[in-house]
Formats: sequence, structure tokens, C-alpha cells
Amino acid sequence: MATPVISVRDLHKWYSGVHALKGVSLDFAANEAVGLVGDNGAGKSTLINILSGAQTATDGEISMDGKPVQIRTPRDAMNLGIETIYQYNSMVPTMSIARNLFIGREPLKFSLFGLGVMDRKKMADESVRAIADVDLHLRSPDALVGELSGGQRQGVAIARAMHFKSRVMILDEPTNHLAVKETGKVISFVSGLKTLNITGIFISHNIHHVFDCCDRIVAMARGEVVLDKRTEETTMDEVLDVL
Ligand SMILES: Nc1ncnc2c1ncn2[C@@H]1O[C@H](COP(=O)(O)OP(=O)(O)OP(=O)(O)O)[C@@H](O)[C@H]1O
Repeated sequence: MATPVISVRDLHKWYSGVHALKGVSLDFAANEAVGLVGDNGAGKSTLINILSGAQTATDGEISMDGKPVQIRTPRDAMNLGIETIYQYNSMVPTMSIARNLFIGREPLKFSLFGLGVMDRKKMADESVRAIADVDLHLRSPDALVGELSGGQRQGVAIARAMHFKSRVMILDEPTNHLAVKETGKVISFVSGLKTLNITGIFISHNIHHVFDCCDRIVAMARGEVVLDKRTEETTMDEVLDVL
């Protein structure tokens, strides 16, 4: 395989007495969507929390494009182009769609001595475009995120990742609590990521959703990778057997 976009080597995580990751090594290519499955407590969230900077590993290495990187904070992950979309995603319900799209990366009209004035017009214009690009039809960039449905919020988060040209998109249980139609949208977003050269890491308890949109399935159990196969080379039964 070409140099992976992101690799982890021999990753360990201890939470006091719990050995949650026991030497996980994985490579993720630019144009693949990888489904990460496993029972409760298998270590999936721990792995993606480490990749998204929410937690740090006790031991092991992470590299991007073959070069070692340090991910100590969510900001480090963002700067490396790793965007994480959580089940209850990382948006502020009382802020507008436009503000949420630019959270932490607000364009400034000017700045003096480290203090800046946000360019609201630029945010509004760019957010209309970003949202149209993901085929989401929302009334206005000024609408509050709190007024959107679960699927529309996922759409805004995905628009944000696309707009800032994220290289890796981690989706943690994005289809939980979504209606059938919205779930279908998320699944087609995930299958479409490869055409944009975005690596997708899709975590779900719903094995059907994972098989519907992922090119590769990685199963974890008790802190270890127990199966790693192309989707066409495995079956749901085989995956369920190893969990
Ligand atoms: N903050 C924490 N403190 C202590 N132990 C933790 C913490 N977070 C996770 N663990 C433990 O680490 C192990 C792996 O948990 P993790 O949340 O990564 O699993 P998971 O595969 O994401 O499970 P789920 O599907 O239920 O979210 C479990 O034994 C869990 O109890």
C-alpha cells in the first residue's frame, strides 16, 4: 500500500488498572473508509479519542504520511486535518450554523495585538457554499444548530470537515438515534469520502451500516485488533464470531 495517511504502531492505553489498548497497530489509506466495530469496552473510543486528541496514549506512535506526529490536544488533531464527528457532536446548539462551521477557525476582518474582529459576512457566505456542497438544504446560515435535526447536524459537521479539507474524518456512532432517511444520508456521505481522498473511520454498533459503506472492516475485542479485512473478503457472520 502507498504511504498510509495515518498509522498507529503498538499503541497502549492504561486507565489506572485497566489495559484498554494492548498494542494496536493499524494503517489507514487516503481513499478508504474503515469500519471499526467491537463490543462495549473493546477499546474503539479509546483509539479514536487518542487520534482526535481527546486523550493521549500511554505508549506507541502515531504518524501521518510516514512522519511521526504528536497529538496532545483536539487542536493538534484539527491542525493535522483530523476531524471527529461525535454521536452528540461537537457543536454548540445555541450558536448559528455559520458560527459552528468556523468554530476555532473564525476568519478575521483584521487583528491588532492578538485581538481580532470576526468577518461575519465571509463566514455567512462561505457557510452557505459549504452546506450546499454537501447537498444539505438549510434555510439560513443564521439558524441555530439547536433547531436542526440529528441528521442535519451531522451534515453541518461533515460540511465543516469538507470545507477545511480534513484528511481524516472520524465518525463515532454517527447513525445512532437517526431516522432511516438520515441514516441513509450519513452512509452515503461515508461511502463518498474516498472520492474526495478523505480517510473515513466509521465506528458503529450496527454492523449492517458498516458493511453498507466501508471498504475495510477492523474488529476490536478486549483492547486488541482481532480482524482486519477488506469488506468483500469477510462476512457479517465472521465479524460477529470474533467479537
Ligand atoms: N476514562 C476512563 N477511565 C477508566 N477506564 C476507562 C475509561 N475510558 C474507558 N475505560 C475502560 O477502557 C476499556 C475500553 O473502553 P472504550 O470506551 O474504549 O471501549 P469501546 O469499544 O469504545 O466501548 P463502547 O462501544 O461501549 O463505547 C473499557 O474497559 C472501559 O471500561
